[in-house]
Amino acid sequence: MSKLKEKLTQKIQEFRPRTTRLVKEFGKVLIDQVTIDQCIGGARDIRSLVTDISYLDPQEGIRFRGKTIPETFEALPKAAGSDYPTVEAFWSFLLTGDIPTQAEVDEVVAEFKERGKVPAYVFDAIRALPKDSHPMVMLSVGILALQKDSEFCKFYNSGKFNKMTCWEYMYEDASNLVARIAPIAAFIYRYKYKNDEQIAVDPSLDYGANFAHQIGQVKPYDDVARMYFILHSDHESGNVSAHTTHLVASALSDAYYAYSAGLNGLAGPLHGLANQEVLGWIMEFQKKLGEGVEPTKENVTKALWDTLNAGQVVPGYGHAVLRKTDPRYTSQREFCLKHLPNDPLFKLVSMIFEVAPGVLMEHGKAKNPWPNVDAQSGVIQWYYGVREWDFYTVLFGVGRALGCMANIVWDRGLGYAIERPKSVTTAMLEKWAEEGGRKF
Ligand SMILES: CC(=O)SCCNC(=O)CCNC(=O)[C@H](O)C(C)(C)COP(=O)(O)OP(=O)(O)OC[C@H]1O[C@@H](n2cnc3c(N)ncnc32)[C@H](O)[C@@H]1OP(=O)(O)O
Ligand SMILES: O=C([O-])CC(=O)C(=O)O
Repeated sequence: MSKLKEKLTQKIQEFRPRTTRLVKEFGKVLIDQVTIDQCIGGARDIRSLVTDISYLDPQEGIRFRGKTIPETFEALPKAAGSDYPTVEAFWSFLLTGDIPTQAEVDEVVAEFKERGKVPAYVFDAIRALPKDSHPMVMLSVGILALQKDSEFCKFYNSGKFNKMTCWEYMYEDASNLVARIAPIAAFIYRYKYKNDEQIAVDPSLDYGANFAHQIGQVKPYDDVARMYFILHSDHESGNVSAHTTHLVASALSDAYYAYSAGLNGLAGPLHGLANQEVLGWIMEFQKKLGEGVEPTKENVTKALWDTLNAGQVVPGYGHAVLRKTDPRYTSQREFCLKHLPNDPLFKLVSMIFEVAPGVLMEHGKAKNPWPNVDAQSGVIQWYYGVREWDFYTVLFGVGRALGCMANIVWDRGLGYAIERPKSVTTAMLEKWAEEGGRKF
């Protein structure tokens, strides 16, 4: 057994009594109430999910295993010659909550090289799709195709299924999925945009560097990949992609079924696809502005109002939980200030950052007028030559796999139940509204 799995076994065993005690001794303690607008309005803010992988504070933003983004980057062992940690170090951290030693990281790096070998049938399945399919369709199909080799599914069908040990098989699938999703994404990139000229894995490289290599990028894109995958990994478990993955896995569907479904949610324009939408919005804006006309605060403001007046959302702004600028936006902005301060697209995105919050506040609808992660991520990709912006959500999907997979390993480890909230009818809501609330 690998050291990581050994450690995880110990962590899960130690953790279980906490969950058991909460349910047995404190199961009926009230922690929230549900109002009619929450019921109709997307269950916003209802505290009804549990995860210890990350927590999102509305003001402060995300903490991974208790650490802010800067603290996470600071604490983890870095890739050789890099300012950023390896994805493998981060995976170990997300799973266990412990900062791994360099030796522990090296073991995961070596393990991922084995796990990361993608079976040919995955590529066949992707190639069978029309080439103009969205790359998120390709990614979702590629992940789903892996299902036939699911260890968890085999264990379920073995007749020896056991709720206490099934997490171990989920862990195998989750690790394989994480190791394989980046090479699958790289394959899609080369297949769709680079004439299907594939680049073989370089066994000397870590996860992020190998992804950079396989899509045909050179340094410092290895750091871009590491940073990007880590930043996009997890955002507690109520967001659409994480929640979908958790929900599907709660039916004891394996990691491949669950994450393929999660990716389909990530592909929505109000969620992960917003980073593609941001680039699309900017390109449309520049086209309308015309050749040689400089973006100014005035013409950016006008374009934002045009979008709002047309009944559309400003992509990359607003959030269901956050009420301040997303620290993932800030982290990427800091990267841009260091590596591409004079890039015209970065300057334009910065100008949008200056005016959009004011416009959204004046518009008066969005509860959060500040930028989210998606407002900034495309600029970096564009700068390094990854200009096919319909691919950006695939990059998000590779990163999000880390959080979603860590979550479902723990879901099974702690024996979480099949998810099944209760529905009510509109007539019931009307009755309870008149009565001043549901009588218990
Ligand atoms: C990785 C991520 O998923 S981050 C989010 C990525 N998505 C985007 O950037 C898309 C643009 N943003 C949005 O659509 C929203 O802010 C969401 C989906 C992120 C959050 O949705 P909600 O929690 O419902 O936001 P909120 O409570 O502020 O919505 C209230 C109203 O403001 C509107 N609003 C919210 N954000 C925006 C925005 N960026 N532009 C215009 N209107 C907005 C909503 O559409 C809603 O309008 P309605 O009452 O007519 O339906
Ligand atoms: O938290 C959310 O609802 C959306 C988001 O930013 C993410 O999933 O990364």
